[in-house]
Amino acid sequence: MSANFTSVPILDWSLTADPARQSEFVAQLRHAVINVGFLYLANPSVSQDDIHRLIEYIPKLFALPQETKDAIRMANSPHFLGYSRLGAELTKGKTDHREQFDFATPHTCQWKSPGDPDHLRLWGPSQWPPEALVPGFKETMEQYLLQVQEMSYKLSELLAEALGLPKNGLSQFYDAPEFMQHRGKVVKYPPSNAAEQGVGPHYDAGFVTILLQASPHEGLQVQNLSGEWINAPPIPGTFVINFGKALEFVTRGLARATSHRVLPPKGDTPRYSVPFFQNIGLGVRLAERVLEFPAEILKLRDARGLLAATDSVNFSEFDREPSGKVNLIGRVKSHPDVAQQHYPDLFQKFFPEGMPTQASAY
Ligand SMILES: O=C(O)CCC(=O)C(=O)O
Ligand SMILES: [Fe+2]
Repeated sequence: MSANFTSVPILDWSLTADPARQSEFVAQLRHAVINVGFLYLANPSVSQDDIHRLIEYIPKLFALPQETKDAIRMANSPHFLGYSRLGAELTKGKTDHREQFDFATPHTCQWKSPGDPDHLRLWGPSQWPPEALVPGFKETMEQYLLQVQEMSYKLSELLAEALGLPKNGLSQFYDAPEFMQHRGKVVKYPPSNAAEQGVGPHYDAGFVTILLQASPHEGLQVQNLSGEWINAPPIPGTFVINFGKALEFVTRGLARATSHRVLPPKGDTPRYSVPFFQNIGLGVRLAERVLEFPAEILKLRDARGLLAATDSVNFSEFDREPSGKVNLIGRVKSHPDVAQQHYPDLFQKFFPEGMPTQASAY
């Protein structure tokens, strides 16, 4: 089986509901997580009606008056939740050509006073647009996030099985559900012939990302082991799943975090997407949790070969810092305006020259 995949495999989630066929799904998942790092999920458990309801809100959300969007700007929020204007975000030091709202599942911030670790401030309440202007949006988005969250936990169990661990082999990385928060973004990539990147090459941070491509535009690309960019066009009725640096770290490179990027759409309509990022517990130090894998699974990793260095270099701190701190550093580098407001020490550390026009870090 070649590690230099030229397309992204399609897995059928409905197999997981059939005890006789679940093992087929697990076998396909094993291949996808070790060799590709990306997959399409067909027949997901999230209601298609709810997905369509959400998709219909997206253009309305971005069409809100600029001052309404700015009123919930991310810079208001120590939790990095809220609205980011076009060009406000950096990846690898370059400006991304996208506009977005970061929302999250409901959560009460556990950071109480300056003695508490900074990274506990990473999670907290979302900022929502005024209900009267987008009636029903908050409920639709929360309902969507809840369903995707549920599917992500089930997927973690199947991943554990695919990697030869007990079913609950990855559950030690999550806190009790009432203390967890997961993030979902609504993203608009405006068409552009000039912009270099919709979002530049990067890895995701956590275990699992579940992406809804919410318009028919191409643009998402994933990097194979020989460095080629492979298209992952939208397939109606599917999600795109990929695995993040935290999962790669705790599985000692068995699971593959794959670098990906989005090219700005050509033509005259925007591309929309809704990525869901499943978090792990903020206080978990990955380096302290050693998982044991069966020899036959480790052989599959060896057959694939080492993960080549790619263009993305983020999240190297998992070898020492709690997961929340690693994520916080990533967020600070991507959103210096939020950092300057709420994390002045980290801002100073990563941007000693002041607010970047082009950031120096990834
Ligand atoms: O918009 C997309 O299709 C992918 C976005 C992405 O990779 C990210 O925000 O991490
Ligand atoms: Fe990503």
